[in-house]
Amino acid sequence: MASYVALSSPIHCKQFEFPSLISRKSRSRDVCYRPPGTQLNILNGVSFSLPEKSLGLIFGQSGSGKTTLLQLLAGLSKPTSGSIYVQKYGNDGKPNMSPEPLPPERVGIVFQFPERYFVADNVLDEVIFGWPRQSGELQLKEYLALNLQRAVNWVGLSGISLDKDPHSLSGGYKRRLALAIQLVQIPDLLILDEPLAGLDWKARADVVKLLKHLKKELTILVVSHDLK
Ligand SMILES: Nc1ncnc2c1ncn2[C@@H]1O[C@H](COP(=O)(O)OP(=O)(O)OP(=O)(O)O)[C@@H](O)[C@H]1O
Repeated sequence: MASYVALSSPIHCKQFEFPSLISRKSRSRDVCYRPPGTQLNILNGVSFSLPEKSLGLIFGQSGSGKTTLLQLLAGLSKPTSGSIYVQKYGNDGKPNMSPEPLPPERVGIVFQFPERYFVADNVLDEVIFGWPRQSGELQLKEYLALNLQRAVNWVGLSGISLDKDPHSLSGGYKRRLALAIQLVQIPDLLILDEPLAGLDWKARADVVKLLKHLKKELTILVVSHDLK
């Protein structure tokens, strides 16, 4: 089984803990990216695969192209060449259908310092801000109640009042909230850009513990400039 590969690029891709039976894999194959109007590739032949319900880590020095890769995975820009796709596997471990593109709407992304982008004055509004409206108010309310509760429980925010001002939360809780916002719709792939940046040691330990817990349920890719 391929574990990780990084080709012709200063970016390193690493996976932790493989499930014994893989049903889906997110893959990037020979991805190259050259910004429009420029001569040089930022990414050259980056390939890796990430099994469902696992945590992968992409690390590289500043300027190595991590943010560029993250934007490609989130569908915010398109590879110049290569592909990003999901491969499904049967119980026998063999691919059971053709690879499918990774739909951008199924990718959740938490950017660096997400708390800087909080817009609401209470936790509830922050979580539901920007949700796609469904037909019928009742449907929307049911959807909200169910998914919101699950997301809040997942990240350990259930003890926090939904009326609380997000800006008044501690650093670690602000990161939990940023995660809850993405988890409401259960993304196929959750990407976290430098999730520990700017946190004190205690908040870092909390977020690491939370990610260990979440990877049992979700496919997570962490992008970082170091491994500490
Ligand atoms: N649109 C663009 N046009 C030209 N060069 C670009 C463009 N976008 C990014 N770059 C360059 O590509 C390189 C990789 O950028 P990127 O932001 O992906 O790196 P990074 O690894 O995320 O860096 P950091 O850790 O500092 O955020 C940098 O040298 C950057 O200046």
